[in-house]
Amino acid sequence: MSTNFSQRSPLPKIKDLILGDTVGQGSFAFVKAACLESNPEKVVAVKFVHLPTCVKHGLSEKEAIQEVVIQSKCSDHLNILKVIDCNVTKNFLWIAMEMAGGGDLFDKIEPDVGVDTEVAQFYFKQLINALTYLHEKCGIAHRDIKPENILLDSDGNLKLADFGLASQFMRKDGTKRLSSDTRGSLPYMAPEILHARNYHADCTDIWSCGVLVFVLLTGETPWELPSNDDVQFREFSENSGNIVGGPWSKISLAQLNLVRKILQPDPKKRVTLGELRNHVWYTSLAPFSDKNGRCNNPQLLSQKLLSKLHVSLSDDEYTRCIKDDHWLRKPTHTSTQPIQSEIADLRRDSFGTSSRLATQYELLEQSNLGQASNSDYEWTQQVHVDMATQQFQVNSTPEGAFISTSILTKFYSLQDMSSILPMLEHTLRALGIPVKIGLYESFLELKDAHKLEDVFPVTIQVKTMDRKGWFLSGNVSLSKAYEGPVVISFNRRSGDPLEWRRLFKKVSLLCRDLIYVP
Ligand SMILES: Nc1ncnc2c1ncn2[C@@H]1O[C@H](COP(=O)(O)OP(=O)(O)OP(=O)(O)O)[C@@H](O)[C@H]1O
Repeated sequence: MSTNFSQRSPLPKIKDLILGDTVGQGSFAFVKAACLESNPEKVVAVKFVHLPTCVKHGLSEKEAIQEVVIQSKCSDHLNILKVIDCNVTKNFLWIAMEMAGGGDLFDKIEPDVGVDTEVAQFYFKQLINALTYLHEKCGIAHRDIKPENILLDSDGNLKLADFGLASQFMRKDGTKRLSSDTRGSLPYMAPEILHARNYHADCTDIWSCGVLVFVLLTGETPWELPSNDDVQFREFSENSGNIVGGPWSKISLAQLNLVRKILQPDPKKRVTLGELRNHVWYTSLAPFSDKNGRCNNPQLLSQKLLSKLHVSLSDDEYTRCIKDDHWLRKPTHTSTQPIQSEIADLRRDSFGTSSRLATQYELLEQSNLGQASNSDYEWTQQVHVDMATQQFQVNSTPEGAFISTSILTKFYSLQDMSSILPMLEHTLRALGIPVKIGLYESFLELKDAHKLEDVFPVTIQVKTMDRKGWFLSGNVSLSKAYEGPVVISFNRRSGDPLEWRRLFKKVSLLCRDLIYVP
């Protein structure tokens, strides 16, 4: 799969829009910030879906376009990512959308811990609002509800995205069409999708919503697939949902009751959206939300989000990590995607597609530090208010943090590349990730070849298996932040985001001497 679609095919020009920095990348597409020529204050996001890559992976152009058509039909709700315009050019389908200035929800879930209960309740309520609109007003089922498909706006409001699997289940005459295909992401998939001849797609969204609540409350999925072949699912169904051990023990009784009503394997007995809207978890309000469920205190929400995100760099944790061979254990499941055998080298990322550094400038604006004249002062202040820096601090009371598109799986380093690259190389290899020997030498060669003092950003591709044996891929991008530190960001491309953060935490701990912690 191409690292930089734009390196292969030049980007189309879009009338009235000025393209800016890249804010995200997926398997088939990358997303850039853009502003209106007539009004530079108006920022939108433009997704460039690389059609040849879609076709190469079995997704026809028509299917790619269908996704936008269906999303445009239901773009009139606070909690659904709005499509503004779209068009098809030679190699790209571009989609101008509202900018989700708060980044990805998955990035803010602490593995094995989850998010603060009030935050979970807030997103549960917003998701139910999105589904109510989608099912009851538009007759559309999303069919792929999971944290990877949920973005946040800059106030922290939920934006349901990625309508690639969505379908119209309601006919114009109000009757329901049954589905029979096997679509979705296994851990979030309702059991009837695997086991019944046909099923109601809207009911399967409710099930996925239950799994999502479980993930928000515990930081792990309840099972890998909803089938008796899966030990956890079998235990759950044999006990009619009455299990209390393992991750279930992290859920309080009140929410356990709700999760069990949603995760009802028999779709006829599963709670309905109407019933969910009467549940106390829906009717009560989080302290940072107004009566319609919209966030009215982003500062408090970001503090609550950050309160659960922590990367320990302690000696105890370090020793435990060195002894733990989880990543090298034999997988229990086999991924459908084979691991590619190539060994990752260091590459120059001339389009900056993997770096989200630019969004750091939001920090400057939002923290009102723009007038500082001393550049050292500037970067330290900016780095200090970054949620990513704060997650390394012990006993920190998060202050001044805010929700931004900038990812949290990153750290800053004041060390030289001659220290950073060998340590990263050693750590990645120790975790079983194939990396070419001599990354620092490659860096020097790149500098020579480009006859440039500064070849940033550079990236290292990461392809590995997580501890459950599923394929996990992304890159580690190294950029120079302002005039100060190097920022090392871990950008997930595919695989379980919780596992990606686990990998990031492990690399951070093993490279703890590199990390700048104020
Ligand atoms: N409207 C938006 N505003 C801000 N960031 C966005 C927006 N849409 C997408 N992104 C960012 O871009 C990333 C990739 O986008 P997306 O997941 O839609 O790509 P994709 O190729 O369709 O993904 P997949 O790999 O799931 O098929 C997202 O994870 C998110 O970080």
